[in-house]
Amino acid sequence: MSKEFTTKDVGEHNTVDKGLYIIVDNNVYEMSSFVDEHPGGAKILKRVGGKDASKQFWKYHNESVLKKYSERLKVGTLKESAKL
Ligand code: HEM
Repeated sequence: MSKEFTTKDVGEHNTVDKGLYIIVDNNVYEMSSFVDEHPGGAKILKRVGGKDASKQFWKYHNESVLKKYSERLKVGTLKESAKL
């Protein structure tokens, strides 16, 4: 079952130790298990921990990346009210 997060929940997960959440579009990904294997590097991912990284994501990747990694990394979606 998919969990729903507020932007506050996501913001509190901004380090690998606490869980490194990022938002891409309406979805929340937990990146801590992936930072060390990210082809774009760990540093860039750590910088966007806890934040909406949609703009950066779409600059460097396409839909196929999400298709490949969603099952492993996606932990839920943003709550409707959190998007306002
Ligand atoms: C769900 C989150 C993400 C996943 C699964 C992911 C995965 C990947 C993968 C597989 C690549 C290799 C290139 C490709 O296959 O397209 C890549 C490259 C890259 N990623 Fe990510 N990434 C994520 C988020 C991000 C974010 C948020 C940023 C920036 C803040 C970022 C920056 C980069 C950069 C700079 C590259 C290298 C592009 C290049 O060499 O041309 N990634 N990423």
